[in-house]
Amino acid sequence: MELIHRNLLIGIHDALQETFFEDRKYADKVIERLLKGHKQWGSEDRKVVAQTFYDIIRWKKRLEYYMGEGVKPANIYKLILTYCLWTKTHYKKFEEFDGIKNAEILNKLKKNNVPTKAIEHSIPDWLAETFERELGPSWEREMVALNEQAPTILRVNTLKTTAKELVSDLRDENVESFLIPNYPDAVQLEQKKNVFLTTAFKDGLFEVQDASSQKIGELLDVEEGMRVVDVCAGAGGKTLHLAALMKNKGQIIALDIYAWKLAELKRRAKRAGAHNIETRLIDDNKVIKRLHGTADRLLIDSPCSGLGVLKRNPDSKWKIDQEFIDRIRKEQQQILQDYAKILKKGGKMMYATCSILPSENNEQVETFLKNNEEYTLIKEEKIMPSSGFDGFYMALIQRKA
Ligand SMILES: C[S@@+](CC[C@H](N)C(=O)[O-])C[C@H]1O[C@@H](n2cnc3c(N)ncnc32)[C@H](O)[C@@H]1O
Repeated sequence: MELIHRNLLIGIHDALQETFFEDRKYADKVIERLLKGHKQWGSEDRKVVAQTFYDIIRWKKRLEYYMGEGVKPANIYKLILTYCLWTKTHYKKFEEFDGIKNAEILNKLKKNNVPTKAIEHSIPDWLAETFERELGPSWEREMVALNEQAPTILRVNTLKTTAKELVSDLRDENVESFLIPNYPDAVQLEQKKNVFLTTAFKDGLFEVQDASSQKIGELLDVEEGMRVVDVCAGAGGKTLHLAALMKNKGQIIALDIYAWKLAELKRRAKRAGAHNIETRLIDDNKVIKRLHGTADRLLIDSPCSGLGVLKRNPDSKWKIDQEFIDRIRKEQQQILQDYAKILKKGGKMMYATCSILPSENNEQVETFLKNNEEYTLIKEEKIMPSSGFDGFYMALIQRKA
């Protein structure tokens, strides 16, 4: 790769500054805004900016070791230079790099070893301990996978087209893609591309959704005409999949605690031609109580640490801490307890997370089942990042008839 234009360097610098040092600034939104604000950059420039930005976020701790200090607002250019030296990225002698002592960085790089596993895999010390405690020796294999770039995977909207037709339509728009065996609705891009600009996207022929995440809708075993409740619907990635699996028949009630997410869900549903979705904001206890005993199927796509999707959101490992994980675990158990009552007798529910920690996954389900004898586990599936797709957990549970 080459970093030879000063305006790209400055863009990367400013985006890193926002992501690392400003509250509630998330990498995906920061880069989206940066690229939108620089329409004059060509596709190669955009690739360099996005890849360098994400790589530096991913490898922050390791780069800090090589540069001999923690990153601060005042030394972000040193971090970028260290990245260029480490990855042998060709760069120009920008004035922003003046005064930075290359020799010390190069010396450390030459030694080709780092003192700890946390530095090697570029994660906080507490997270290395948590991974090792919860996953055992295989944590390193998963961490290697989590430090790779995620592929772009689409879910074909079967309300409007088929996977084969989508591949052909995308080819007409110069986007090469292919089908993924065993994932009937998934289409993978050959190369990263801004697919949101395609006519196929504007026509609602697909959504971007990882293959693992597509398993959730599939496993929930919905049928046309059912009443399905999606309690943590967010902006509706999985709700839209359920609507397609139900062929727009029956009813889906999509709930969340944030109105802006449900508003986005409605926009997406319109584009997808999904007509059987009703959104409801959870703004007091009654919203849930009114639904008790009414659902044939219930999806609990629970809030979680997101540690299974670090490939996509590498900044989250710098934004969360052990306290956050402890708090989210309590919420997960509460959500399971409170929302399971929505299910009819004989109905089925799915508890899912995009975490790979047993304490957010099977251990939560075990605690729930121990305290609620009316419910039984039908099956569970763990998808680990080393499989190539995102890390996800899903458990299908039935309320006894
Ligand atoms: C993993 S995300 C859901 C992603 C979404 N299902 C999708 O496929 O795009 C979890 C969601 O749970 C919501 N949430 C957090 N706490 C909640 C609660 N107590 N009740 C309902 N939803 C909650 C969050 O706002 C977030 O949108």
